[in-house]
Amino acid sequence: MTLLSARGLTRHFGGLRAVDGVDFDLESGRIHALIGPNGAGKTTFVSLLCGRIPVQSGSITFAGQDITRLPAHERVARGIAYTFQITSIYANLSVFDNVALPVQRRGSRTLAADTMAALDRVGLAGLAGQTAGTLAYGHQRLLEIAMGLALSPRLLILDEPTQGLALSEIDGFKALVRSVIPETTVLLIEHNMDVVMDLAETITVLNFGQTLASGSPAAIRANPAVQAAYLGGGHA
Ligand SMILES: Nc1ncnc2c1ncn2[C@@H]1O[C@H](COP(=O)(O)OP(=O)(O)OP(=O)(O)O)[C@@H](O)[C@H]1O
Repeated sequence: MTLLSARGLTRHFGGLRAVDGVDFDLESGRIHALIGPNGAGKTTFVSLLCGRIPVQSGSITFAGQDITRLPAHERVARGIAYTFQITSIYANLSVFDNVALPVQRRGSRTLAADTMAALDRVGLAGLAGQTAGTLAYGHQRLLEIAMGLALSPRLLILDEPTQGLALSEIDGFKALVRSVIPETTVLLIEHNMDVVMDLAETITVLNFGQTLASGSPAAIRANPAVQAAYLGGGHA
């Protein structure tokens, strides 16, 4: 079943075609990775999906309903949670309180237990009492994921979640992502190709604001256009 579809999604910044007529389908219960060279338009694209940036043209359907013009908070209410490269944790609150807020918003009656369960899930239960702003960057990212998961979202969008994580923490992150499906569908922007190839069931490659290819990890790896874009883009 398709959870989210975008058709002709477009966002230009002046003359720069950051996202330029992208068609995209996200299957429910899957892990879908979005990759592409720096500046390809990945963050802009997911910002359009969650409503952080208004769409210029095109449409977005989520769970069968048109959400193209909905404000971001209404998309969250419909089950779209996200984390971005710049974290939006409450730096002066404790780790516990950061997660307690979305747990409360969900209407939980067992606030403390649910909050600790969400923290435990991302491996931060031991740091519950710490002030969030004093966490290492990678742990702030994990805290944001816990905040997102505390909403029990239908879709979780993660923008470069492994950035700042130690190698030893990446296995835990992969296990975490696997543990949320199929209840939560995951859309992942990721530069670490080992993580992408290991986790994703479908990969979409953006380049210059357009879809270069979409398919299974094996098909993407074998795609000559993708290989050329990465060689040209300088990293993979
Ligand atoms: N608010 C903005 N105003 C002007 N240009 C922007 C804005 N946001 C993004 N851009 C430009 O749009 C293009 C796409 O940027 P975007 O951040 O979406 O790419 P990306 O694929 O996520 O890159 P990266 O992998 O480096 O994060 C870039 O050229 C970027 O400089």
